[in-house]
Amino acid sequence: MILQTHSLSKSFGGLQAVSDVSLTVKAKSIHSVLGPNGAGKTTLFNLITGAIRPASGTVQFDGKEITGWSPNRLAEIGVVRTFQRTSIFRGLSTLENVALAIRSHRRLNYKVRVSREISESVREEALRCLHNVGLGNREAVMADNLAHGYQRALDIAIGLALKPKLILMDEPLAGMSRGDRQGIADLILKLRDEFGLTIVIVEHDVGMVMKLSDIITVMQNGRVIAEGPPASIREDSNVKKAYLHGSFAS
Ligand SMILES: Nc1ncnc2c1ncn2[C@@H]1O[C@H](COP(=O)(O)OP(=O)(O)OP(=O)(O)O)[C@@H](O)[C@H]1O
Repeated sequence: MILQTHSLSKSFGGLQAVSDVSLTVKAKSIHSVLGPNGAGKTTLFNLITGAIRPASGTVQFDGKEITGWSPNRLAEIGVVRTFQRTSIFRGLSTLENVALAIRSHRRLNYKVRVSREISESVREEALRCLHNVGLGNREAVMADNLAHGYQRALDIAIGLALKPKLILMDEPLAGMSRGDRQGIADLILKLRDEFGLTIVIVEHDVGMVMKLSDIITVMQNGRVIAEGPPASIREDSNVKKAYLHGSFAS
């Protein structure tokens, strides 16, 4: 088990956003969290990645307690989060974007300055990251000029620059065309199969989640209502009820 949460809970005012959630993620797996709007998925991600502190419960990574750790500290031990809204610098090329992440990872620059000087070793590593996400021939393209699907791939390349073991992806397929969604889904599979990464995904595209995931956790009203491989989730009576209520986005 690479990631575990134990009885995580968080409420906002009187609203129990995440309630007693214990999640166990196997190394080198794709583990998705599904659920209707307001189910608590983003709050769960925020609790795991230290954006907010749980009222109770703990988070463990690789046997180490990481509850409430900052994003920088998490990145140091290999836990990286990518965001639905891409966190790229639009006025820089794809290569410059990845180079910035590599330099910050190498701690050459505590304060990340937007500089165009890139050493040969950073450049080589950045090119490798770009190649790994299918942007190998787009090193000089300004991020702004990349098609939407490629921007999401660049976001993942920036995550890879931090040499993660675990990537948490916030709606990686959101707002994309069908073709782009398939491209990113293939990339996520490659991260697991070729690079041995563990990927935890919050995603609304149920069809793609069913195809991609090793394990799916379904949440509703802050609680886990079902967990298992896609085939069993598809047949789960609680999940079917959630579908019947029309609360899942398709
Ligand atoms: N900072 C906050 N302050 C108050 N309420 C919040 C806050 N963040 C989340 N909530 C509430 O907690 C509940 C869970 O929200 P959360 O965003 O985690 O759900 P979600 O499953 O990610 O939903 P979506 O699929 O719409 O993104 C919702 O009712 C939401 O309104």
